Amino acid sequence: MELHNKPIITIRGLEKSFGDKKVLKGINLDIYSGQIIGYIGPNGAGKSTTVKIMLGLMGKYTGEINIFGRNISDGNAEYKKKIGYVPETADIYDNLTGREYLTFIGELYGLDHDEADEKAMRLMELFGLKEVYDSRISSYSKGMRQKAVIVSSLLNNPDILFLDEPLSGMDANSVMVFKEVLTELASKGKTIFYSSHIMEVVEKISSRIILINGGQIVADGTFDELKEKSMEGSLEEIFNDLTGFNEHKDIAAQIVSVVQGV
Ligand SMILES: Nc1ncnc2c1ncn2[C@@H]1O[C@H](COP(=O)(O)OP(=O)(O)OP(=O)(O)O)[C@@H](O)[C@H]1O
Repeated sequence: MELHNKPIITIRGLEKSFGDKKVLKGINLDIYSGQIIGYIGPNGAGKSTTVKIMLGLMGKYTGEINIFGRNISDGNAEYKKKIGYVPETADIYDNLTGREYLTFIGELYGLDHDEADEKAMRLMELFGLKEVYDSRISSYSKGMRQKAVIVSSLLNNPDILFLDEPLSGMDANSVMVFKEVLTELASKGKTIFYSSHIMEVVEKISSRIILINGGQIVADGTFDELKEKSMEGSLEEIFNDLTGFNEHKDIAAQIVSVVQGV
């Protein structure tokens, strides 16, 4: 759903190299408010690199990126106040309690302490973590940590949310809640940039799916449009088809044979 005519993110001719290796080979994208973008691709395709560049975490690229109508390389980091980020593996401050960590992040975003504390506490409670709000993060399970990171990314009521494999370790009930949260946020005009390898979830929640392979966009459309293009039924099959992969049985057989030493 496009709530505004002007894109909230535009990417033009984005290229990025590490040494001699070109990992992004000309990405062009217009992303609109209210879209849930499923950004998918094989390992090493360039997904995290794209996201890190948009977040201003990685420089030395060519091309142009505008977020909220401003070129992100203009030296003004104001746009970061209106974005949230859930990284694939978050270093979260183990020795802090949930309350300390989340109020700290809230304050970094410009909330005052009590406002951050109140919001964090309510969100933690809704994610089932009220009891551990004052416990050290080092005692949290993997899924509990992930939920705390998700809470931290939502404290500033972001207009754009970048999520890199956000569901890791989360149980089925929590996943159901979070998927619903994303759909609700998108319906309120928030933009979600969702990168994951869990095809069932991407298929279900994305209003637009972008498949990147070898640093280039090889498909961009709704799930139904991609289905039509590749003549396959599930997103997993479309993914295999559009990335030219049909050897899973053969590779699996070879792995088993190596394991068995035959
Ligand atoms: N800091 C770096 N230095 C050198 N090469 C890098 C660096 N970061 C990424 N790369 C390379 O860039 C390519 C794209 O990596 P990227 O992390 O963007 O892939 P990805 O699509 O997110 O993969 P995955 O699904 O495994 O997370 C890979 O070949 C990777 O080795």
